Amino acid sequence: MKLEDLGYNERLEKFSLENKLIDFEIGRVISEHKERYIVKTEKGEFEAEITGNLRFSASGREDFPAVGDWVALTQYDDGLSLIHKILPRFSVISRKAVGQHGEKQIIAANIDYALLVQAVDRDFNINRLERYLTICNASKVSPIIILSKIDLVNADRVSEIMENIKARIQNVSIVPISNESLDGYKQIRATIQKGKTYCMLGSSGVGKSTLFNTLSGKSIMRTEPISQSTNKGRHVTSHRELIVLDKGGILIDNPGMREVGIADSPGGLDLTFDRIVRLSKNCKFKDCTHTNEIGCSVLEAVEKGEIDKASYENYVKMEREKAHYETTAAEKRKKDKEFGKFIKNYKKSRNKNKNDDSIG
Ligand SMILES: Nc1nc2c(ncn2[C@@H]2O[C@H](COP(=O)(O)OP(=O)(O)OP(=O)(O)O)[C@@H](O)[C@H]2O)c(=O)[nH]1
Ligand SMILES: [Zn+2]
Repeated sequence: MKLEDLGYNERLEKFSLENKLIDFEIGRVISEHKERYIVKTEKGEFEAEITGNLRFSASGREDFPAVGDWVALTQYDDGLSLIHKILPRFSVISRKAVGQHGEKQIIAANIDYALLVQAVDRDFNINRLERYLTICNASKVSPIIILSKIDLVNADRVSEIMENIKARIQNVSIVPISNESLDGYKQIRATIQKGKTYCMLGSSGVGKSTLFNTLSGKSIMRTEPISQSTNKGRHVTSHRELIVLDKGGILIDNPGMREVGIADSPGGLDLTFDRIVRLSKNCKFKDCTHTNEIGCSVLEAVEKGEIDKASYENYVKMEREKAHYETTAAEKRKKDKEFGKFIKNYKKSRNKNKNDDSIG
């Protein structure tokens, strides 16, 4: 296996040369579990941890490796490797971390396309689709909508759903598939390009694992043990989250996301709801919230039926969430800063006391 097969390119090679990473092994993180990483290199798969240095210089979760990252590592005889550096990411998919205020969590790095998987059964929900789309648009990742489980409904229902999506979401391709009958697989295989990295986003149970396994042609992929022994002699079983398909596309599986929070996603909402954003330029008030103002162009368009009401409501809801996230993130930064100042002052006064003592 060559690094190029995993998506390595000239930009990364240039960076490696410029930063004298030539003495390190370069690899791609294919899975992560509790700060243990499986890294795939030209020599095989290695279990790795990060160096203390990388840990202490990290200012947040974003500074830790994520699935899809390119890293520089050193290998040791006892089977464990150390990650020294994360190469610059060209895209990052993140979401608001569950349960933590204002923290961002990286779902995957260096992704070209996201397959937004939604089942056409009872769970189908365009609001959720717009949510994933917003995450893509904020992450510089191109979306492709995959409608799964089409074997569970009739063809008319599939057409209806496709029309409903198109009324709200333009310029995104939609591929209807069934993991049972394998309808649509030809189209999806044709969609996946060599050297590009794809990840799957979608709620639990929509069929991501089944799609992943069927595309990879191996049914036991996810539960296959990766490393039989570690330096501590423990058995490690890990999910394999990145695979290279026959035609050369790279596919990353992601854990189901029950809650898709809108992390600070600059431009994400604006791109997803570009029609609403364009209209809002004509609102009477600059700070219009498009909820009850007089002279609001957005509300007028909704009333006239020019904008889908459900889509509008979803937009307002996500804008509110984003504002809330931004406030909590700003508060967190302020607190961190104050704490930093406190420590600095504490050290200063301690040093001063020490010096005073030695003088006295
Ligand atoms: N009828 C039908 N069932 C499917 C299809 N795809 C998946 N399933 C079934 O749906 C269930 C969930 O599928 P998974 O592939 O595990 O779903 P997932 O998205 O990976 O779920 P998480 O791992 O929880 O994120 C399984 O019982 C599958 O057999 C499909 O196209 N048609
Ligand atoms: Zn308005």
